[in-house]
Amino acid sequence: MSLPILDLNNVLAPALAEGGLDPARLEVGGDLQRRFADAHEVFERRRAAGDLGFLDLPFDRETAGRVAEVAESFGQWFEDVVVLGIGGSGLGAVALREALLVPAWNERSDEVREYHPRLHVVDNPDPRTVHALFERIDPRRALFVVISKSGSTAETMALYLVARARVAAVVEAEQVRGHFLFVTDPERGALRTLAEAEGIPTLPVPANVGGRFSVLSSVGLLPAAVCGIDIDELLAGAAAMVEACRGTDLRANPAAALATVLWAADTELDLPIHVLMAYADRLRAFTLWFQQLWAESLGKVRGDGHVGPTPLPAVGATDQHAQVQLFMEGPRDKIVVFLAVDGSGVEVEVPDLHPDVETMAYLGGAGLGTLLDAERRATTEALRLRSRPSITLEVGSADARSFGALIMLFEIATVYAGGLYGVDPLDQPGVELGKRLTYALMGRHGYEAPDVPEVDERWRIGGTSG
Ligand SMILES: O=P(O)(O)OC[C@H]1O[C@H](O)[C@H](O)[C@@H](O)[C@@H]1O
Repeated sequence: MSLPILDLNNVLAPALAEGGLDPARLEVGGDLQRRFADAHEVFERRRAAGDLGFLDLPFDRETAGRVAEVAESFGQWFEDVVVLGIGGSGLGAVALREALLVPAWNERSDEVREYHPRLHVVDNPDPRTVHALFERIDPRRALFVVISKSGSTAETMALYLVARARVAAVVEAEQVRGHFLFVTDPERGALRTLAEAEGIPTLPVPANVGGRFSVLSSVGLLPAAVCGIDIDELLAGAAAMVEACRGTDLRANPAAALATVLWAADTELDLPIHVLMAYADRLRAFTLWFQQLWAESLGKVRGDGHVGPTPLPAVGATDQHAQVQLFMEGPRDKIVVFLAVDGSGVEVEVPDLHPDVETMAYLGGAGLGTLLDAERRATTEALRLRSRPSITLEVGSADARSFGALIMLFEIATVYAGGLYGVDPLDQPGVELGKRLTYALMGRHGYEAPDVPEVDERWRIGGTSG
């Protein structure tokens, strides 16, 4: 099978006239290769300690089989499947649905096929969204898949309680549990306890797989399989990428090359903003999945300092008319990773209706896909001409297999990057304080209300009119 190709030319000298990395540094014996070897050692140590459970997921046939069974039987009894989960427990399902099922993100992406149930993913406890969802679906014909590794996340617990009451209001008491499936830690957490007490079916998130690395566990596989995505293909692509990312030779290990170049871009070239720009609407949600992965894994305290790149999602050609001006002429603090997709499976020809109108004639007879790809190449070249570096990841057709490979590439690169930055890419201590303060504001037992400074009304500006 063909795996994504990582093209580094536009971050290296001489393609980049100014500020490019010397390619010799990436070769065997080069300093970046040696630097990566240390990160690789950390990675291997953690793998041996059993911390990197996500690497085993593509080979876990038992879980894939169980997921397929649940999706094909139980899952198909319903008209609507509603995933309730946030962060790593929601972003992956959306990325899979958008990439592999729905051609355009801004279509009504919850209306998919005739046979499979519609898949909705609700992450935010926004009352408008939740209200609108329950206006559209019939809880008697809906399955709620509650996904939470910890089994305690406030947003997800609140959404579960709402869904539970909505179901209980319209079905017999003994049928309520048949409308729920929990995806959670195999041993711990409130959802696990509840499932055991009430006989609610569950699927596990392995204990050594953290939320943002869990898309290839039941967390992403179940929603994907329910709506007809080929999870075997997805896992086969991911497995091939695990095999491809071994060893310390940057030219033979794409995740290593990606992580090392992005780390060097940040720490040496002063390019701390890492733009992921997908030239396909259907990869927009993937860029948001990447954003969580990169931000939560690498934005950390190290010693007495703070490190971490800022991931910035973008979509071409849309963002050529929004963000590219900034990328071209704004501060030199960005490196762009382009996702190039081979759209050959689907092409729409532009008809030659006005051969005399100069602004339209050249488009006649071309394909929209050809135009989109020309725009990507032109943007890459425009950046290069201004000595603004970029990387291109050619992801092929972005079918289930290559998408699985892409997911695994970024997951492995993230752990490598953790080693390069000298931080633990698997934790997220910085989100805890906000959670505790939310509990306090919501009156959770044992949490004290925060001591908020008095508000000075003079600095609350605006708000009245006339
Ligand atoms: O799966 P859960 O335990 O509900 O966690 C959901 C999310 O919330 C946390 O705040 C973490 O920052 C995320 O990494 C995680 O994915």
